[in-house]
Amino acid sequence: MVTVQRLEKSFAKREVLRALDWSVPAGRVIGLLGRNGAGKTTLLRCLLGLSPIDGGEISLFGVPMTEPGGERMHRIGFVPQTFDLFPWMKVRAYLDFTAAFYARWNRSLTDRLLGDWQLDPKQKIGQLSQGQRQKLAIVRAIAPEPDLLVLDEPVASLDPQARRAFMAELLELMRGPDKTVIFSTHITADLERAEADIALLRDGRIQFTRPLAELRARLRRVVFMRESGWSQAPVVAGLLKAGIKGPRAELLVEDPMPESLQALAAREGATVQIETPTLEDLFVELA
Ligand SMILES: Nc1ncnc2c1ncn2[C@@H]1O[C@H](COP(=O)(O)OP(=O)(O)OP(=O)(O)O)[C@@H](O)[C@H]1O
Repeated sequence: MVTVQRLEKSFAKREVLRALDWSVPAGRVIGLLGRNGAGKTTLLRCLLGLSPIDGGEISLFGVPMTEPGGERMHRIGFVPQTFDLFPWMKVRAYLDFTAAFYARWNRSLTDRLLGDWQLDPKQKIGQLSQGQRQKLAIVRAIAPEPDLLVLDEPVASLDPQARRAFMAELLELMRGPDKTVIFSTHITADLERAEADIALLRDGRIQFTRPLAELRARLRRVVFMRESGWSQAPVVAGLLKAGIKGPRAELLVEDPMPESLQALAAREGATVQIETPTLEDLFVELA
C-alpha cells in the first residue's frame, strides 16, 4: 500500500528523516508512534505529497509519487493535526463543496456521522470547538471511502466518549483487505482498541512495524538487583534497551530466557525479576 525507500527530509540544517525505509501492507491499521518532534507529522505529510522530500522514493498503491497523482488523491483520506480552513463556511456547505472533488462520496455516512457526533450542519466552521472541528475533519476524510486513510493525531482534541466512538467507527469503515489506516497518536489505549500494528519512529527512521499483540507477548522488563549497583547493565540475548537506576539494572528484552537470566544473576551476585510492562511503559521505554 505504501512503500518508502531511503526517504530524506530536513528543515534548514535539521535532519528529521534519515534514509527512512518503510513498507505498509494493505489491510492493516498502523499506529505511528514517536516522541514529540520525532517527525511523525513530517513523515505523514511527505507520504501524501504535501511536503517536498529531499531524497528517496515513495510509492502509494504501487505507483511512484513522481507520477501524476489525480487518480491517487481519490483513494486517500487525510485528517491533519489542525484544521483551520474555511471558517466562514457552514458545516453542510463545506461537506457539499468538498464532495464535488471526489469520485466517491458517501452522503448517507456523512449525514449519520453528523447526527451521531452532534455536529450541527448549519453551524459555521469558525464557531466550532477544536474537538468539533476535528470531528468534521474526520467526517470529511472518510466520506470518500478512501483505501488509505492517514490521520495525524486524530483524537487529540476528542473527549473519551468521542474517541471511543471514533475508533469504533474507523475500524468498522476501514475493515477490509484493501483498506489501510495510518494514524499517529500518543494515546496508547486507542492503539489497544484498534489492535494496531505499531510503527515506531525514532532517530529519523522507522525502527520496526509489528503487531501490538506480538510486542505485548514478547517484550518483558528484566530487572537485576544488586546492592553494590552497576557500572554497566548486563548484556543478555534479545536486549532492546538498558538503563541503570541505583541498585536496579532495568532491561527491555525480547523473548527473555528465564534460566539463563537466573544463571547470569547468580554469576553477578544479583537477583532477577521478569515483569510484564504496561503498554504505556513499553512505549515510554522504546520511544
Ligand atoms: N515547517 C517546518 N520548518 C522547520 N522545522 C520544522 C517544520 N516542520 C517540522 N519541523 C521540525 O521537524 C521536527 C519534526 O516535527 P514533526 O512535527 O514532524 O514532529 P512530530 O513527531 O509530529 O511531533 P509531535 O508529536 O509533537 O506532533 C521538529 O524538530 C520540528 O521542529
